[in-house]
Amino acid sequence: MLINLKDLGKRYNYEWIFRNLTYTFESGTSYAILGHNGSGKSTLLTIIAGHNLASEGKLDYTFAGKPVVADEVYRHLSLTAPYLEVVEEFTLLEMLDFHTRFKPLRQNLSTSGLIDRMGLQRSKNKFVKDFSSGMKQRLKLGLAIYSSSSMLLLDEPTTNLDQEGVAWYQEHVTQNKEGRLIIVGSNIQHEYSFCDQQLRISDYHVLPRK
Ligand SMILES: Nc1ncnc2c1ncn2[C@@H]1O[C@H](COP(=O)(O)OP(=O)(O)OP(=O)(O)O)[C@@H](O)[C@H]1O
Repeated sequence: MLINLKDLGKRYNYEWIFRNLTYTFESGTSYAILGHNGSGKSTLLTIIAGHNLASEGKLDYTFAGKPVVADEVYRHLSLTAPYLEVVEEFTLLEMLDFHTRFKPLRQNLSTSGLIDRMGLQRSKNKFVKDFSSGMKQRLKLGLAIYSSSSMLLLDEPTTNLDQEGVAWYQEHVTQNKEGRLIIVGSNIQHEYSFCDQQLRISDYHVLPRK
């Protein structure tokens, strides 16, 4: 996957969040989008994911040398973000069966294989609504990291994780990054320490007129 941003800008009402963003993201590289709270990291990730529209500029996707239209980008990506919810009414096994009907897992991993990798063997028949917040985050990350996708977008990936959970995240994301395009929206070093490139969204803020 190759993503070309040309003079991209986003505003909400009259407020420009960023402007003049020209950048290229490519497979085989991991990127960190950095910036303080409210700087526009999630906004940029949602635009890249095709969930949100830019206000100006161009965004082009290319996969295996062919252009991909924005409506089809979802087929190539997996995403986790604090605002995305898992289905609380399902048990863990039901959640994985449901998810894999739409998105198969990487490298022919079985659902029970994924449960093992998430360390949730003892909870496979537990309802997701009864998971702790850290368990839910591990589930969201496990689904994103282990879904078959060339692009992995991770917004604040270690929210609700304890030290062991953070180590688990680092281990599994690095084991599954080869050949993929990974973009992490973060301001916490341990979430993006494996990334090769850093994009500071505040470099694209518009200075108020004097
Ligand atoms: N739907 C919306 N309507 C209006 N303003 C919005 C909307 N979504 C985000 N914003 C504004 O855009 C700016 C950037 O928000 P965004 O969530 O992208 O920042 P962030 O860098 O991800 O922040 P955080 O680190 O706190 O998650 C903020 O000023 C926010 O209030």
